[in-house]
Amino acid sequence: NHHKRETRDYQELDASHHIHAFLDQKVLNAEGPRVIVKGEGLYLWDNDGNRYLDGMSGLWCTNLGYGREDLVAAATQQMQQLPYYNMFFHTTHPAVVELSEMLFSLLPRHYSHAIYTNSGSEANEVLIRTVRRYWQVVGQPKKRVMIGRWNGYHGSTLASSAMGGMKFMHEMGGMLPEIAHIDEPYWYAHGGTMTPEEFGRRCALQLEEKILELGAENVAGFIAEPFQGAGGMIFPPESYWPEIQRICRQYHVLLCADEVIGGFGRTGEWFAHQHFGFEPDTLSIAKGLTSGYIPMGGLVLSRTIAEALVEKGGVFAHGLTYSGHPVAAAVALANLKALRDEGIVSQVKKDSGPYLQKGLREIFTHHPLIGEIQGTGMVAALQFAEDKARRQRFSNESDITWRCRTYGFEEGVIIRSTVGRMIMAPALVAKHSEIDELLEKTKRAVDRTARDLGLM
Ligand SMILES: Cc1ncc(COP(=O)(O)O)c(CNc2cccc(C(=O)O)c2)c1O
Repeated sequence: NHHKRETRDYQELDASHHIHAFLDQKVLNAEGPRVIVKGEGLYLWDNDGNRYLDGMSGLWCTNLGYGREDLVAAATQQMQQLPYYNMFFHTTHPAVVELSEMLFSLLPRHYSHAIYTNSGSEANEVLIRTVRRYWQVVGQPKKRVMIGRWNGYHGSTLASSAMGGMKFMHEMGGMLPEIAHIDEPYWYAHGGTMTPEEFGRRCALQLEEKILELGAENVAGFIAEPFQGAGGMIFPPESYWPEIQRICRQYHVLLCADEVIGGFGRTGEWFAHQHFGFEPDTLSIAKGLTSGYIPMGGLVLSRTIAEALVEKGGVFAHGLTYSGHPVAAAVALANLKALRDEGIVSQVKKDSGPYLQKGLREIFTHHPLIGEIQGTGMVAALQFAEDKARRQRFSNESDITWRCRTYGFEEGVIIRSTVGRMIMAPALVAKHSEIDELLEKTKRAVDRTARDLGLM
């Protein structure tokens, strides 16, 4: 289809003009990036004809997989009719209205309005400005502080990275006042001698301590991923979310769930907070909203917040050129229609999710390298351990998981490495045969890593 150039050619031009994300550019330039040229279903091809099973849905986002003609048709038709218009001049357009109707038909009744953005980071930037505005409007203007968690991830713009808990990102000129953090509920690493139950409650109680330390009258909201994604695909203990919700309600702190990864079927529920059984006041969304075919994000507001902003808020001093972009909205509508009408979310809950989770546990529960398996639906993590009995992690765990990821590519599968954990999040449309292939190739990569370490 498109004009093919030599891989080396692409790599040299890329190195001359393009700063990549979250990597050491000099290291990348030495080895040269893989040039990904085509996607179909769960598969990707690089410029040299190598095929990979994409066990990560791109970056947790291609929930419908690659090559969906319905999404292409929706984008083409909208682009031909109205490729762009805005929400600034007392105007709207059918695409964003239809999307909103569909989106709120899938959300719990408790939510009523959305602010649309181009990314998850922007959704979380808008979140801070919106919740502060809400507290002004309802007469508590001092409530401004946002509390996040260490090792949480909320994006890479200034305030979203400050609310996130990645210290190496904060070093890049990225911390702000009126943002605080509590510990992450990562039992395997930080639970010590506590049971998960006890540890979950202790982590949640840190929120109460932090609110009391800051003064509840100063705290606007608590932002958290229902399960941490970029931080390592970490599920909190069961005791965590009920306690967090109690605390937020008791101190009138808005509970802001970041559903950028968890949203749109990843856990087998439409939204991850439904899997964990709590009810946030706001939801940040992106990724699975359009299956990554076109950038779009948003901030979903509870009826209470929306009504205050509409009825008493006056001019809402926020707006982005591409908010509710018609082509993005048209693709999102087609995406949500497919997820709903093809029964994909319930399929993940009833069939493909359990199939993946069962397969992982059969293969890795007794594997010498794997200390813990977490996940549900179409998302999972394998925790590497140096000494399983003592829940001892490796000191150089990032290098080890990075090597496992490289073995994955060599075996023809893409899985994500984070600090000490291997993650997979395949497209929700994965068939049993593709899940079998994912499990088989992941096992090969993990076994090769274990042999390197003399554990097999
Ligand atoms: C929970 C969450 N919130 C916000 C964002 C930011 O969204 P945008 O990137 O669209 O601005 C994310 C993004 N998540 C993300 C982005 C890049 C890499 C990885 C990884 O796991 O390697 C994860 C995310 O996972």
